[in-house]
Formats: sequence, C-alpha cells, structure tokens
Amino acid sequence: MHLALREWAEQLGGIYCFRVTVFHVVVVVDAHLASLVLGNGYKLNKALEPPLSDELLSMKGHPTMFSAGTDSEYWALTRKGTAPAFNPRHIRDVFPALLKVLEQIISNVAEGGPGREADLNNAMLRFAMDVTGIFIFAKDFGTARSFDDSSTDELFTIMKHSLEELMLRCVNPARKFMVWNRKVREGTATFRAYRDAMTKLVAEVKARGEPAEDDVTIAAHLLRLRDPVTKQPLSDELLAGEFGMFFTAGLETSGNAISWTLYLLSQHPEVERKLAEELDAAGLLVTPERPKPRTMEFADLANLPYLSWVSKEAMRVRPVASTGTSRVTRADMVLGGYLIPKNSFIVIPFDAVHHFPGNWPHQPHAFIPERWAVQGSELATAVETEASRPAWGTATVSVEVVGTASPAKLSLQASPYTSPTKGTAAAEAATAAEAATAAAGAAAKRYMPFSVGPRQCLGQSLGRVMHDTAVARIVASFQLELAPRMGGAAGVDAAAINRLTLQPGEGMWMRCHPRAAVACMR
Ligand code: HEM
Repeated sequence: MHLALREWAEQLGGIYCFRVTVFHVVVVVDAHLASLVLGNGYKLNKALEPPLSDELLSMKGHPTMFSAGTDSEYWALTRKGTAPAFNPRHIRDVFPALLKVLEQIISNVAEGGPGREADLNNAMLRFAMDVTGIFIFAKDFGTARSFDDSSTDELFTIMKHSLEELMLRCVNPARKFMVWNRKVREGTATFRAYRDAMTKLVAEVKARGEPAEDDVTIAAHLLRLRDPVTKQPLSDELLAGEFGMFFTAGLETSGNAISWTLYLLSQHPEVERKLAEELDAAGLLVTPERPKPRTMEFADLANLPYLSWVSKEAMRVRPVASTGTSRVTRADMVLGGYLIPKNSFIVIPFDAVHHFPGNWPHQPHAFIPERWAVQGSELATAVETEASRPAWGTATVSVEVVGTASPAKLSLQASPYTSPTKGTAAAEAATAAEAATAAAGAAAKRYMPFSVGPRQCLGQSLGRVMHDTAVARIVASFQLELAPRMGGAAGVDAAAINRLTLQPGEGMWMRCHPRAAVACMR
C-alpha cells in the first residue's frame, strides 16, 4: 500500500485522490500541504485510525488517547497528563536498564559463535518490549533473556497476532462481521486476550498501592489523572485501554525501526564502517585489542553525530508508519488552491512524503546519511518550495493491494485532485483560513517519521533513544551481514509487510560477526 501511495505521488503530484467504497480519500504528499493538514492551525481529528485501534484497545466503547478527538477533553487530559513521563531526565534514569536489556541480547547473539545467524527483528522486538514494559509499567517482561522462551512469550505472541488481525480488518473493514470464518473468530479472541492481559496489568500496578511521588512511569501518571466528567480517577477500563495503547504504540514501532536501520547498514558497508569509526573514536567499539570497551552513557548520544544522521536517514527511507496517518475535515478547507469539502478523509502517507521528489529533489530513494549534515534538513526549504508544489499530473493508475496472509484484496484507482476553488463564500472563507494558517504555522517539514503537529508521537524521545542506543551497541559489537536465507535486498523487499507498522515479513536474519574476532573492518 505504501509503495502504491508513493508511486501515485510520483505520477500524479503532491495531492491526489481515490475512492474506497463510499469514502472519498484525498492523499497529501507535498510537504507544505501535509504540514498544514497536520499542523496546529487546523487541529483536525484523526479519520481512519479511531475505529480500527478502538477495536483492539477500547474497553466499553471508550476511545484511547490515540483515537480520541484532538478537540476532546479526554485527549487533552491524557496527553498533557502523561507527557511529563517523557522528560529526558526520566529517559536518562531508565538508560541503565535499557543497556542491561541490550547486553542480554548481545550476549544471546554472540553465544552462537562467530557468524551465527540471528533474527535481529525478533531480538529488537524483544528489546522494545522489555524497555517499554519497564518505562510504562515498571515491569520487566524478561523476553530478551531468550529468543524463544515460551514462558515469557505469551503477551509477545498475542500482540503479534492482534496486529496481524488489525491490519486485515484495515484492508477489509467488513472482515469483523465474517463470524463464520474461523480465522476471524480467532482474531476477535486475540483482541480479547490482549485486553485481558492489559486488565491484569492494571490490577498488578494498582496492587502496588498509590504511586509514590517520585514514580515517573506512564502508569503512575495515568493513575494520578482524574476523569474529566466524573472527576474520579480513571476507571480500570480506561486505564487498561491506555496501557494497551502505549504498549502497542511503543513496541512495534521501535522494534521494527531498529530492525530496518540494521538492515540498511548491512546493505551499505561504507556507512556501517563510518559509524564503527565514530564509535571507535568515542571508545565504544569492540575490537580485538579492546574486547571490553567503556560502558556507553546517555550523554554519548548527543556526541555521536554520524549515528544521528544514520538514524534520521534510515527513518526517512523506511519510516515504520509507512502508510502514515489520516485526518477528517471539519469544514470546507482549501489546500494548495483546491477545495476539500467537509468530512473528507485526508491521508498523509509518510513513506510517500519521504520519497516524493518534490520534497526531496536530491536522490530521494537513496540512503545518504550525509544529507543530514546540513542543519534544518528536515524542513522543506525555501529553495525547494516551488519544486515541491503539486505537479498536477494527468495519469491515472490502478494498483491491486493484497492484504498479506489474507484473501482480502482491494482495488483502487487514483487520479489527480481536481476540485479547484470555485469562489463560493465557503471556499473564500476556507482560502482565507488556509492563508492565515500557513502564515501563522511553523516551517513546513518534509521529514515526519513521528508525524508533526499536535498529534505527533508523544513517545518519540524514548523511541529515538531506544533506536540510537540499540544501533550503536549492536554495531559496536558485530559486523552485520544479511543472511543468505533472506534472498538479498529483493527478498527483504518482497517479504516486507505492513501490520500497521512496516515490518520484515520473514524476520531479519543476519550473520553477526563479533568485532572482537574481526581483525579488519570491511
Ligand atoms: C521509532 C519509534 C516510534 C515511531 C516511528 C512512532 C511513530 C508514531 C506515529 C507516526 C504516530 C501517529 C501520529 C499521528 O497520527 O499524527 C505516533 C503516535 C503515538 N506514539 Fe509513537 N512512535 C514511536 C515510538 C513510540 C513510543 C516508544 C511511545 C511510548 C512508549 C509512543 C507513543 C505514542 C503515542 C501515545 C501516540 C499517540 C499520540 C496522540 O494521539 O496524541 N511512540 N507514533
């Protein structure tokens, strides 16, 4: 799907549309327009995510922070109430625990001896699960202790199957009604199992008593909130929904983002070598002469510029939220001179935004960490403003989208967006609103792996620290080589699937060569 959205943008320009049954979907890829749609000016509500995520997470039909309206009291309460948990001080405090989980993983990978093949996707999901568990609930799930330990894997498996089912329901919204289908019934049961697991976690956290004043976990922040209607603490149902939401939002995204970065490094040995050199200069690289380098510190992350370029570029080339996010228009809205009527769905596919030549005129498809050496690279700069305006192409393409592991197929036909403003009173008011919003808004972003605007990722500071630390420690310990069973880059691309996040379909098997035994770098 994300590739179709990308391809269409290349053919049709920075704004185009298609129809899914009765829904009129406008796709916005142009960085300026996308920033306007997502920005603080309009504060639009999400369009497609709420019913979908609520099916998995919601208890008694109540939304979670992820699905609640941007104009709702509940969203403001939960977002503001939990944001302090992501204070860099708190992330620094959890850093030693994060390193400990990583050391466990590195030792598991190394155990098999030089060149052992390991599924780094499985390993990184386990890392993300244990770290988010500690950060959200002060609970170490211990899934990193072994890569296949059924005693720790129950929730891990439930989460995986739930997201798989959720994606199938996204491709085919009627699927949930197909109760005669055993797989659908199993999917519904998995959702229930996930909610039950979250309910159990609420009971476990509550059994610890009132959170202490210095308890900065997300769970503690949630326990301290008061329901905007009843003024009582959030009910167990609301808490379980939020626990599940934070867990889902933090785990798959982080684990898969790290996996894609490690994959890209395995495909670009010259980038891996430069990163290793930076780590070496900082005394963090394992070498035959220095088998036990100094312990990485939180402060190191601010002093490894090449690592941060690699991270940004990897999340540009393979944003895990590849199909992006969506918004619904509350009123007629003018975007790039085109009228978008009230109640339209606007989709912002991050992968397409990151590859659109109008936004990234210089080799948009290439993996070039050095492009981040220029300050402000995430902005659609003035020079590129003109180039990034929609091209208003005329081609129409039809792409068949096949839900992975599913019989569901979705045929779509996209065309350029052709609703120019007509000079009606509503259109004129909307044009004025667009101009005012553009003038007041922050500079347009062309880089948005965590989205932008009021609904941007709340946990991105933690996500980035997990990502950068894992990449640094893995590269400091091993030289990476994609295992032959992956079938090279073509095999990896063919197997990649979207289960809400873009993920390697068949794991990410790598030959991990311990640097302690590698005499010279590639
Ligand atoms: C590499 C890691 C991550 C990526 C790429 C990522 C990406 C995203 C994206 C694209 C959104 C949707 C924004 C929108 O709809 O406009 C989002 C929302 C969110 N993320 Fe993340 N995320 C990551 C890690 C995390 C972590 C570690 C947490 C917390 C433990 C987290 C918590 C959230 C929450 C709570 C929201 C909903 C915010 C709201 O609706 O107001 N994320 N994330």
